[in-house]
Amino acid sequence: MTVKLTDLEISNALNDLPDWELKDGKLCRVFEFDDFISAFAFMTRVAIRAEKIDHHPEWSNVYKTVTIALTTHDAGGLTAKDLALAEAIKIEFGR
Ligand SMILES: C[C@H](O)[C@H](O)[C@H]1CNC2=NC(N)=NC(=O)C2=N1
Repeated sequence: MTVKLTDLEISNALNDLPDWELKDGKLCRVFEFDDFISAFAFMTRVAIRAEKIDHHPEWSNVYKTVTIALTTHDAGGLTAKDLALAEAIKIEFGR
């Protein structure tokens, strides 16, 4: 069972995720790419990582923009799994 992070744990985690913001209790970030194919390639890489850790993003893609919101549906809030996925996404984006 996945335990929700405390407010303190979330604010500590945000120090390591400077490009992310908390919106409606979700960890959110907008990614801009040069073109659609780069955006879609990024989504493919993130999808493979998401499957590996069995944790999946809420996301949308419009042309060369990918918008991601992370939350743990089973827990009704942020958990360590969201932080793990955010770290994996950082690696795939390059920062
Ligand atoms: C059975 C499976 O592990 C769960 O349904 C997982 C899959 N991926 C998930 N992803 C996210 N973001 N939240 C979840 O609660 C979740 N649950």
